[in-house]
Amino acid sequence: MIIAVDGPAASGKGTLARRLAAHYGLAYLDTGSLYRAVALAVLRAGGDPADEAAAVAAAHALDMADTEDPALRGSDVGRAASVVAAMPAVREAILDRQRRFAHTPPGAVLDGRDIATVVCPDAEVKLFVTASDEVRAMRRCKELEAAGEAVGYDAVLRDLVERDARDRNRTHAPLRQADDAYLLDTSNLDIEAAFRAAVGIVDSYRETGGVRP
Ligand SMILES: Nc1ncnc2c1ncn2[C@@H]1O[C@H](COP(=O)(O)OP(=O)(O)OP(=O)(O)O)[C@@H](O)[C@H]1O
Ligand SMILES: Nc1ccn([C@@H]2O[C@H](COP(=O)(O)O)[C@@H](O)[C@H]2O)c(=O)n1
Repeated sequence: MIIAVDGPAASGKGTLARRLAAHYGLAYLDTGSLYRAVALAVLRAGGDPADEAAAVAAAHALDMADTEDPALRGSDVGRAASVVAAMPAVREAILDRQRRFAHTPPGAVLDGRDIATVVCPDAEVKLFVTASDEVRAMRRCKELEAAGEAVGYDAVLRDLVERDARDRNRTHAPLRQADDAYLLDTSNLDIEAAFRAAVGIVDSYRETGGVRP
């Protein structure tokens, strides 16, 4: 089984996707970490994330071990990731890797922006996870604070809105809800409630052989 989980920044899709993978015994891939790793490689080499040649070279040289670096979680890296992610040649360089991961038995849960629309349009279950801008900014603020990166709420909100706009408005593989994806708004759901709702949706898809609940 392949479960595609897409949504805007800090909507909680990674938290949900990781738990769904554990619950159903599937592998898990945070595809955002691939774009973050490409961006971090460019930044560490002293380059500009907008330099397409540098970003494409970093994408081709990407090693999965690079996606474990704690430095990936910084807000500067998130911003740079959305710049390199707008480049079709960067996306192309890491597309097959994501598809191979998804199609390795027994299947996988992948979270990102284009999983249901481009990477795995054949996924059995497609979730589009969202939450209001304000709720997402508050969650990200708390997360950054806990990691020792104190960024004010206003700056975090601005950053999320700007990153989402870049992700939604790019021409290649933009962030959008697939026509056959189920919308899960977690604005008023804590992590446990969001997980229970997602399990309900997945089980319903499986019981009905793919009919959207
Ligand atoms: N339903 C929820 N209620 C409260 N906090 C949540 C909820 N879901 C996730 N969080 C918290 O919000 C933060 C962002 O969640 P997460 O990293 O899963 O989002 P994401 O959509 O994967 O973000 P990104 O796309 O930027 O990687 C984390 O600190 C997480 O613990
Ligand atoms: N499937 C994906 C996943 C991510 N991106 C881009 O990477 C940025 C960082 O992703 P996070 O999930 O870690 O926040 C994100 O803003 C996107 O630009 C993508 O394009 N496609």
